Amino acid sequence: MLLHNKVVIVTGGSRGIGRAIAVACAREGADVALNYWGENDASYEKRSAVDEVLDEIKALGRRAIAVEGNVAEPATGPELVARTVEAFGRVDVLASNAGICPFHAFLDMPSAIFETTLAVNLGGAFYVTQAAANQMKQQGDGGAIVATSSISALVGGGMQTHYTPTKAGVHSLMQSCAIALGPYKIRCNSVMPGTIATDLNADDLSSAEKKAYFERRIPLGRLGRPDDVADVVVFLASDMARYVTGAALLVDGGLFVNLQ
Ligand SMILES: NC(=O)C1=CN([C@@H]2O[C@H](COP(=O)(O)OP(=O)(O)OC[C@H]3O[C@@H](n4cnc5c(N)ncnc54)[C@H](O)[C@@H]3O)[C@@H](O)[C@H]2O)C=CC1
Ligand SMILES: C[C@H](O)[C@@H]1OC(=O)[C@H](O)[C@@H]1O
Repeated sequence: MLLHNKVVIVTGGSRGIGRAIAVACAREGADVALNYWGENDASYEKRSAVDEVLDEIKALGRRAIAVEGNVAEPATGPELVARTVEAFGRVDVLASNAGICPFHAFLDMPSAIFETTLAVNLGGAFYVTQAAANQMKQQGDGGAIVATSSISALVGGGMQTHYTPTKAGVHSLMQSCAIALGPYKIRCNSVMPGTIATDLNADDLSSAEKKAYFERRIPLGRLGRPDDVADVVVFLASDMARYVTGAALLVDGGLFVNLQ
């Protein structure tokens, strides 16, 4: 098992890529603390998605807790770490994954959408990484941080002008943290998913034409699945990647390199 008896925190762990990361880590022997936010939307049964992940992890024989909190709030990271230590005694791995992508045109972008996207995606990654790193430093035996950046750190999107800079920022954050935290044996890397079918882009991909367009552009011929990303996160979190820090790994079926 790649993460036997490790303690993993996953932000945005209730759905999509984060949920797959949480379950994949548990399958590899980890106990998991998952963070989530905004599941009280009218279209969701409060906590039902969260309860499902907790049950799935427990069925794998591992322990799991859920901690609600908006990662954009500076206090959420420290609270999440404190609750994890209270439950499991330590933190070995952070998967900083929570993010939003409310598609919107640039010229009339409301400042609130820009500011919220920045605060959740980049601010959230910063504060939670800082809190987890302080705990790992105190433990004294290193750790691994894997952030969910995106192919969008490298290429643009006309309806994502507020989003792509946050993903470039997350990539850059991991690079700088790799330097700042290397002396404490804390490795920092990011994954760059391509187009992964989740709630985040369900509306965008609801058009059969758009979905077919992506499938044509992706050399491996299909959209990504959350577990495609989760398995790479497990690798980067594990000792298999013991000499990997400051790296970013595209998980996109070849989409990025496909010019024509
Ligand atoms: N779906 C895709 O094609 C891609 C997604 N990504 C990134 O992957 C990450 C996860 O995305 P998906 O799984 O697709 O999204 P999703 O919408 O399926 O899940 C989002 C998760 O984040 C949580 N969340 C949302 N706002 C939060 C906040 N303020 N504080 C704490 N938790 C919050 C939700 O509770 C949920 O667990 C995001 O950072 C996204 O930018 C990157 C590249 C591609
Ligand atoms: C939400 C998008 O469909 C998704 O998120 C990203 O980061 C990439 O831009 C993907 O296409």
